[in-house]
Amino acid sequence: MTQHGPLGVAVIGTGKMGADHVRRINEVVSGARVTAVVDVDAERVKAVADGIEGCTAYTDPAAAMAAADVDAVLIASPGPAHEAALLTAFEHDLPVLCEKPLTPDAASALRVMEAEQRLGHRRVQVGFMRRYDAEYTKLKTLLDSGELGRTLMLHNRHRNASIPSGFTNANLVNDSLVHEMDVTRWLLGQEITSVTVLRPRPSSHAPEGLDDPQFVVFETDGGAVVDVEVFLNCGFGYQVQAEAVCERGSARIGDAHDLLVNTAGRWGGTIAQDFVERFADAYDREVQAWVDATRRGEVTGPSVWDGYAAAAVCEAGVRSQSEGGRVEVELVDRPAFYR
Ligand SMILES: NC(=O)c1ccc[n+]([C@@H]2O[C@H](COP(=O)([O-])OP(=O)(O)OC[C@H]3O[C@@H](n4cnc5c(N)ncnc54)[C@H](O)[C@@H]3O)[C@@H](O)[C@H]2O)c1
Ligand SMILES: O[C@H]1[C@H](O)[C@@H](O)[C@H](O)[C@@H](O)[C@H]1O
Repeated sequence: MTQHGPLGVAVIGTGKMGADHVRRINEVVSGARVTAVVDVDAERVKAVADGIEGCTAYTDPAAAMAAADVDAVLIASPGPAHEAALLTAFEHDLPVLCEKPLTPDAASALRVMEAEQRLGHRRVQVGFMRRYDAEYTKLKTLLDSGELGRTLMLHNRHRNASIPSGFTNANLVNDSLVHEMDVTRWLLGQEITSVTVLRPRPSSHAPEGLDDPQFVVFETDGGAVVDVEVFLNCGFGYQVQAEAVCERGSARIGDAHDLLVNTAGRWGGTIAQDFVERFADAYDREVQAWVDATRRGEVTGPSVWDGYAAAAVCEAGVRSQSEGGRVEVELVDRPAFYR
C-alpha cells in the first residue's frame, strides 16, 4: 500500500550508527521522520529524543513498535539483539531496515528467514550499505557489462584505524568481514563455498583477545578465489579497497585520491578516519532507497536471504579461526520466495 504522508520511523539502538541514522532521517532523507527512538540505555535515548519534535523515547522495542505513529523500523542495536527486534516487527507487519549483520549466526538467521516467509511477503532490507556506494556500484556495473570477461579473483582490504575495546575474533568475522562476504556474493553473483582464515603474527597494537590482522580466502561456486585482509587497528585510517582481476583486465576501487596535493617535496591526499566518513553517501542512498521503496509499498535491496547467506559464511569463518584450515560453508537451498 502506498504511504502518502512522511513515514514514521522507530530507530532501535541509538549508539554510533543509530544516532547517525536518526540525524540522516531527520536532516538528509526526504519522506520520513523519526517518531520513536529506543535504547536499553534510558539516559542516552532520552537525550536523543529530547532534540527531536514529536519523537518519543522508549527502552522497550516492543512498546515502540506498537505505537500508532510508527510505520517502519530501523534496527541499529548490536547484532545479537536483531533477531528479537525483527520477530517483533513481523508481529506488527512493519517494514524494517536492519543494520548488518542480520543476526550473528546462521541458525538465528534461518529462524528470521522462516518467520518472514510465514508472513507471506518480504519485509526486510539488510544494511549492506556498500551496495549503495558510488565506487562499488561502478565496479558492479563494469563487471556485469562483461567488458573485462569473467572475474577470476577479487583482492580486498578492510582496514579500520581502530575498533572499540572488547572486539573479539568472532566480531572480526561477524561485524567486519561480513561486508566482504556480501560484496563478494553481490559483485560476482556467486555463493561462497569455503572460508580459510590465516593469521600472521599479530601487530604489537593488537588488543587483548583479538588477532589483528587476519587474512581470509573465500572460494566460490563459480570458481573465483577471493582474498581479504582485515586489519582493525591499522592506526592510520579507514581504508576499504577492492580489485577485481578479470580475463581481459582488472578494476580497482577505494584509493580515494580525489584530491592529490603536491607540496614541500611530498605528494598525497588524506584518508578517511572511519566508516561514517567513508560511507556517508552510501548510508544516505541506502536509507533514502529504503524510505522510497517502503512508501511505495515495496521491499528492495539486500534481502533476508542475503543476510542468512552471509551468516552461514560467517559461521564457517569463525570455525576456521578456531579449528584452522579450510571450512566449507553449509547453506540451505535458496527458497523460491527470495529468487
Ligand atoms: N553498516 C555499517 O557500516 C555499520 C557501521 C557500524 C555499525 N553497524 C551496525 O550497527 C549496529 C549498531 O552498531 P553501533 O556501532 O552503533 O553500536 P553501539 O554500541 O555504538 O550502539 C548500540 C546501541 O544499542 C543499544 N542497545 C543494546 N541492546 C539493545 C536492545 N536490545 N534494544 C535496544 N537498544 C539496544 C546500546 O545501548 C547502544 O546505545 C550493529 O549491528 C553494527 O554491526 C553497521
Ligand atoms: O561495525 C563496523 C562497520 O560495519 C564498519 O563498516 C566496519 O568497517 C567495521 O569493521 C565494523 O566494526
